[in-house]
Amino acid sequence: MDTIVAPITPLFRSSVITIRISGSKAFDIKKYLYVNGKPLQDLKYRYVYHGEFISENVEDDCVFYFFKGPNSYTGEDVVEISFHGNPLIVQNALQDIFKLGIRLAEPGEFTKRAFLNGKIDLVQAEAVYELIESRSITGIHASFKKLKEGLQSQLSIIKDNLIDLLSVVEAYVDFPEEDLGDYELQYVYNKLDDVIKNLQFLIKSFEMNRYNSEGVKIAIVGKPNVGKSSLMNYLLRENRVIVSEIPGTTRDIIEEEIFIKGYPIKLIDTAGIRESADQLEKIGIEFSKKKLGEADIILALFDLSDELDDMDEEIMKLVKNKEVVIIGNKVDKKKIEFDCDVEISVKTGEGVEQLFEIIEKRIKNLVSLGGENGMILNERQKFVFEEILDVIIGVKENFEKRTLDILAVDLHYCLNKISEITGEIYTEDILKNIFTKFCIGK
Ligand SMILES: Nc1nc2c(c(=O)[nH]1)N(C=O)[C@@H](CNc1ccc(C(=O)N[C@@H](CCC(=O)O)C(=O)O)cc1)CN2
Ligand SMILES: Nc1nc2c(ncn2[C@@H]2O[C@H](COP(=O)(O)OP(=O)(O)OP(=O)(O)O)[C@@H](O)[C@H]2O)c(=O)[nH]1
Ligand SMILES: [Mg+2]
Repeated sequence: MDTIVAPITPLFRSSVITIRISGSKAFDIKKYLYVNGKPLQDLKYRYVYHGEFISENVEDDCVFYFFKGPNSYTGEDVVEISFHGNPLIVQNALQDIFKLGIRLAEPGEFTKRAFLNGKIDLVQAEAVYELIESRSITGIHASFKKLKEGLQSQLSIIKDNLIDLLSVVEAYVDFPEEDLGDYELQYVYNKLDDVIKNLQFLIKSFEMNRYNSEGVKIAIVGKPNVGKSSLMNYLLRENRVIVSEIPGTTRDIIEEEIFIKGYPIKLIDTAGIRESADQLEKIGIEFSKKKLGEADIILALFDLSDELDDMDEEIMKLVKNKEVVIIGNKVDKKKIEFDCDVEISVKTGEGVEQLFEIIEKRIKNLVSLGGENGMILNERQKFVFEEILDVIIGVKENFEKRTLDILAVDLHYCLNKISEITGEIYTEDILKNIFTKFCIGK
């Protein structure tokens, strides 16, 4: 395996720039290192030296330290050297380091080696990347947890269940004259249900990625003229959207980003939903229904100053079974009694603080789904879990129809897939996909 080198801090004019060398030739760098004007002798590992780097093209005052493999980040011999933060110094030092037969590292190559040398598994390698890329502190906490613990505990629950199932199925395959009794059948079904639930829970945590990066999608829906755009403006604290007493004012979808109590939110105002002859308005209404389907949280508005009608009922039906806050607006002109989560008046501000609190609670509910357990899956992991889930659902559906030796094959397939997540089983393609996203030096 080649010995590799790369800056592990940005190569900008800055206070300090650090490089890392990893591999069997790493300690050859001693040739360029001096302490108290003398060549470095009796090298101590994990000990910080202050000395000089003197090569053909540069000399600099440096700090450096050595890790003896396998006790290093990569598992190989590692040296780190910090130079004064001028890219020219480091570029020239690198040129001289190349002369020792050491080459520039590819993006992610250090972490890839840490994986290949068994220092970390694939989930942890990905956690390193996610830790650097996270855009929110929840994301950072979760990535760190993943770096320290991996997904082992989650995976072993699923794995143990699959192995259990397999033992039942394989016992039957070995003794086909014995029938699977009701008891065994029930046992298998329960186990399958457990696995399905676990998988669904894990896959759901992937949504957290979106909550952290794009924000939680909150759509405001309701009949025309109930005050959707007024509420949008109120929440945005600016007159972003046109408000008028004419029903059908908003015909387009309007999206804005805000923070509610520190959470990134994508707030969506929609066209009022009603039966309309107007072609343009119809398109707007179709969009509203679509947005309603995509939203994480729905704010459904109803007008307390007017009798409810069929359209209101229709909207109730559309939002039923969704994460919805039922809001009675225009309480300042209240005419009807209506069972809702909160009564507000966008005009006077009455009840709006209470609405904020409800929204905050709902967001917390969503976000804590993954956050508290610290298991936010990334796209690759989600994808593998979805494949497993598909197979398991198939297994369940086909259990009575299929021969057990085929079920055994399916279960083995799932167990193999799980090994793909941690990297017990991997292909070059999987590694390439993961590590080329990394920055150089990581
Ligand atoms: N200067 C520097 N800072 C850094 C890193 C680094 O590589 N270099 N890291 C890189 O991302 C992170 C820290 N992660 C690290 C993980 C393992 C080892 C390491 O040497 N592990 C050995 C020894 C363990 C020990 O003795 O405590 C090992 O696991 O055997 C070092 C850093 C963040 N900060
Ligand atoms: N009295 C009172 N009037 C309100 C309140 N909220 C909004 N309105 C008025 O209701 C009318 C409709 O408000 P909009 O915000 O445009 O309603 P909308 O739901 O966006 O309507 P469309 O875009 O047509 O679907 C405007 O004249 C607002 O000033 C409220 O709390 N009390
Ligand atoms: Mg509107």
